[in-house]
Amino acid sequence: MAKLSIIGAGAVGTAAAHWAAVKGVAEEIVLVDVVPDLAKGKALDIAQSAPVHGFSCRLKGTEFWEDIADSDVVILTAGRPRKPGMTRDDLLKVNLEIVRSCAEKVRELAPSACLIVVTNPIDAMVYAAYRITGFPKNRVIGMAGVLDSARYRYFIAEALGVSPKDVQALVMGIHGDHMLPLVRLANVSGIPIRELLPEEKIAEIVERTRKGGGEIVSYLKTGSAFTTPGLAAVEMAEAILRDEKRVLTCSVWLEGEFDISGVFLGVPVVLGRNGVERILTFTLTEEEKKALSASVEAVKNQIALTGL
Ligand SMILES: NC(=O)c1ccc[n+]([C@@H]2O[C@H](COP(=O)([O-])OP(=O)(O)OC[C@H]3O[C@@H](n4cnc5c(N)ncnc54)[C@H](O)[C@@H]3O)[C@@H](O)[C@H]2O)c1
Ligand SMILES: O=C(O)C[C@H](O)C(=O)O
Repeated sequence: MAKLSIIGAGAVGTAAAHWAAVKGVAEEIVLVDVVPDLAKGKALDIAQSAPVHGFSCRLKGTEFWEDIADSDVVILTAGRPRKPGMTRDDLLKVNLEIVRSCAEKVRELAPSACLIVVTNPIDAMVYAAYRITGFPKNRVIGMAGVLDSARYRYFIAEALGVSPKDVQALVMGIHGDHMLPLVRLANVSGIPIRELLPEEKIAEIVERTRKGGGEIVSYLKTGSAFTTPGLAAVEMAEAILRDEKRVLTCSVWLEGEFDISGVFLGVPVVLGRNGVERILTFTLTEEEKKALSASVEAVKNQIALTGL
């Protein structure tokens, strides 16, 4: 019986629990938060949609860490979101301590789990979780590429007036201003977007994708995006729990792939039962390599600030 635990019953954690229940990715879903009764209330609310929607998993909200014991997958969303005027890097110090305490619990109670980290700044927080849990690199995975690629795909579809389902595109690199939405490989049912859109429009979409999180923060004022981030994390969890071998862009530990080492960075990987089963490398152009190296520098600076 598959068990999924979600740490943090805030906006992203609640969305993830909801999507996970609706998609039926695990028989048992646990939502945990340090605030007494918060997760209990959120889980009960989601559970009460079961008769209407028609799902039947067991859903539990709790403040007791023991409830995450023996999870197959843990999604870590605990931590502060940014507000207008802040960068994700501004969250590093406060969220590092939260990630530290949660990762210690995961190490103790769910030592065989695959850990999906969502907390920002993601590429540094997933590094911290990797160091603190001591889990092998295939079982500590950052969520950002699925979200950034979804935004990129959506903006392309919107510009062309076509179904987002038919747009394939990926965003590599850091989850930040230096991310790399790949234009060369973006396509609509196999047709390169450069054949369909003028360069100025493509440049506008790339820039909007890079700033996609900030755009939503500027509208929400009190926090950041949560619906698609929750779904993106669940898509990764589902790929692992169902051993789907999905190809998704995730922030993973690199040891020479794309000539990059010693950082977590968004690259396409195969996700299955063992977590990251393979990193899919391919030849980048000189321009793409340059853009990716800006991501590497930015993540290295973040990692240095963790002191780990
Ligand atoms: N990687 C991404 O693409 C991405 C996308 C969206 C949000 N995020 C990040 O996800 C994080 C959560 O965002 P949110 O909007 O859900 O925030 P939120 O404030 O709504 O929820 C965070 C929750 O974490 C809980 N929490 C704090 N410390 C905890 C601990 N030690 N143990 C358990 N729970 C704890 C809080 O009580 C709160 O309920 C933020 O850091 C945000 O920046 C990342
Ligand atoms: O932008 C944020 O701070 C939240 C998240 O990283 C996002 O991209 O929506």
